[in-house]
Amino acid sequence: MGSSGFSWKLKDHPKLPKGKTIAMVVLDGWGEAKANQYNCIHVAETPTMDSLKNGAPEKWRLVKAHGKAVGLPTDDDMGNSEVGHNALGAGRIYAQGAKLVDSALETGKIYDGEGFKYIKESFETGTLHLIGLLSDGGVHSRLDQVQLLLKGASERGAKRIRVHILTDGRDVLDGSSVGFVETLENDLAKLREKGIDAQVASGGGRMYVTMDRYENDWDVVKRGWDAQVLGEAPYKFKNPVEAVKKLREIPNTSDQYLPPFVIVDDKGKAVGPIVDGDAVVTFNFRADRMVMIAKSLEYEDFNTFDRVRVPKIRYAGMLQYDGELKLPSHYLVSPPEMERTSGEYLVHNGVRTFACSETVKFGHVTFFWNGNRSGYFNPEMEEYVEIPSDSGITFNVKPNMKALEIAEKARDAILSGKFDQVRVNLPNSDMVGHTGDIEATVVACKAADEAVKMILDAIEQVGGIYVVTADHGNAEDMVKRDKKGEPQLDKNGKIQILTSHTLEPVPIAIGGPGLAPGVRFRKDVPNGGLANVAATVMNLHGFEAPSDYETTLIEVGDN
Ligand SMILES: O=C(O)[C@H](O)COP(=O)(O)O
Ligand SMILES: [Mn+2]
Ligand SMILES: [Mn+2]
Repeated sequence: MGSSGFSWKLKDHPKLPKGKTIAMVVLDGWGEAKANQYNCIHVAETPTMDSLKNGAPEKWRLVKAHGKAVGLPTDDDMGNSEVGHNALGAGRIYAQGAKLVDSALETGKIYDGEGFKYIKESFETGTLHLIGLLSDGGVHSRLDQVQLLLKGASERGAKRIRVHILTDGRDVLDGSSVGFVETLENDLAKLREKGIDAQVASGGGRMYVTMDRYENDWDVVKRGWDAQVLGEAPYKFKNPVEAVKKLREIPNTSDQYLPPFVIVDDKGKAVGPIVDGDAVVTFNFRADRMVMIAKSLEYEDFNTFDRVRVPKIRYAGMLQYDGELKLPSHYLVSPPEMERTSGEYLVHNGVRTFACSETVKFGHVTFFWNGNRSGYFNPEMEEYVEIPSDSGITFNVKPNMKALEIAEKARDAILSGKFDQVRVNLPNSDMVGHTGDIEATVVACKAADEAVKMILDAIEQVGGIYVVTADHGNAEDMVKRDKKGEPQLDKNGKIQILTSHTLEPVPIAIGGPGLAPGVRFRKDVPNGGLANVAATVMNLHGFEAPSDYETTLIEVGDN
C-alpha cells in the first residue's frame, strides 16, 4: 500500500476460486428485440446464442447498453462501441464526450479553456476550419453542438469560417444528409448576414472520406486531406446542398460513401483550403475515427501518405482523442478521466490477458476497454492480437468478416494455458448491420454465432468460464419504427432501413465447466447495465471488485 493508502491489490472473493480461464466475448451490435423479419439475429441460425438463452434467468439476462446507463446525455441516446466498451472495461459510468461537450457549451466554459484560447489566436488574420461528422446521431458528434460552436466562435472574433462536412447515414438514416446540410447552410447564411465570411468548403461520406479508424485504410484520410487542406477533389460544386443531392444520384452510393467534393467560387477556385496561420477544429467528440486525421494534422514526422503541403496551423480537437499519445495536444473539452479500469487492476493482480479482434474493432477491446488508453499496462502479462480487416469494401460483401480467424486465435490462446482472460470482439452483426443489407446481416449473425461456439468449445476443454455479452444493439432491428413500434414508411410507402444502433438492451450469459456451483445472476439488480459487467468478471477471476465499481451481477447461491 502506498503512502496515499491506495493499493492495486484486490481482495480475494470469499467464495469464488482463482485460476479459471475466462473467455470474455463481446458481440458488437447484438441486441435483444422482438422476433420479426427485421430482426436479423432472430432470422439467422444462431444455435449457440439461442442455447445460452435457455439459461435464463440464472445464467442469461439482459443489461442496459444505451443512454444514461453508459454515460450518455439522455435515454434517447442509442448505445455505441466507445461508451459500451468503456463501461464494460471501466466498471463505472462516466459522463461521456457527448455530455461533457454539452455542458461545456451550456456553461460557456469551452470558451475559457486552453484549447479555444489557442485557436482564437488565429481569428484575427486566419480562417477557422471546422471538420467533422454532420448529423444528430450523437455517436461521434452532434449538429446542435456544431451550431453552438459556430455561434460562439463568431461572437468571439472568428471572421472567416470554413466547414468541412462528413455526411453520415450510418448513425442516422441514409438520405438525411441533405437536411443536415440545409440546416448548416441556413446557419452559415445568418452568419454571412452579420458580415462573417462563413461557408462550407468541402465534404464527403464519412466511410470514404476522413473517418477511418485503427489505421485500416489511410486512403480514406488522404481523400479528406486532399479536399480539406489542398482544396482538391474529383467533384466541384458551388453549393453544398446541391453537392450532396447530386452525388447521392451516383448509382450505389449513399451518405456514408459519398465521394469527396470541394466548394468552388465563380472562378472555379476552392473556397477553403487550409493554409498557414489558420485554426482547425475537429468537432467530433468520439475518439476512434478522429485519431488518424489528428495525426495527419498534428504530426511533423508523418509518412503514411504524401501530405504535399503541410500548413502551419493551430489545431484543436473537440476532445483529446488519445490520452496516452496526448493527441491532439490542444483540445476544447477535457475527455472523461477513466482511471483504474478493470484491465489495469487485473493485470496488477496477476491475471494474464489476451485480447483480439480484427482491425475495425481492435481498438474496441483494447483502447476503449482500457479507458481510451493505447498500449499495454504490462507487456509481460498481456498480448493483444489484431487480425487485419479487409479494406476498401463494404462488409455486406464479406459478412463473415474475420470471425473465424478471431475465434481460432481465441481458441488457441485459451488452449495454450498462457492466459487467464481471453477477450474478443466479434464485429459482424454491427459492421454488416451498418450497411443496411438485411440478407448479409443475417449471414453475419450466423458467422458470429459460429465463432462463439468455437470459443465456448475451447472453454469446455480447459474447464473454464465464459461471459458472452454485447456492447449495444444493431442487427436485432433493421427498420425505422414509428412511436407504436411499427415499421415507418417513407413518402413512397417504402420501409426505411435502419443502419444505426438501437436503444435495445443486450444479453449477457455466463457458464462453462469452471463456473462454481451456485453462481447465478442476482435478482436485485434489475436495472443492471454494461458497467456492472466489470465487477462480475473480477468476481469470476476470484476477486472482489473495488468498492466504487458498479455492483456485480452475480451471487453464489447454496445450490
Ligand atoms: O463508427 C461507427 O462505425 C458507427 O458510428 C458506430 O459504430 P460503433 O459504435 O459500433 O463503432
Ligand atoms: Mn459496437
Ligand atoms: Mn456500430
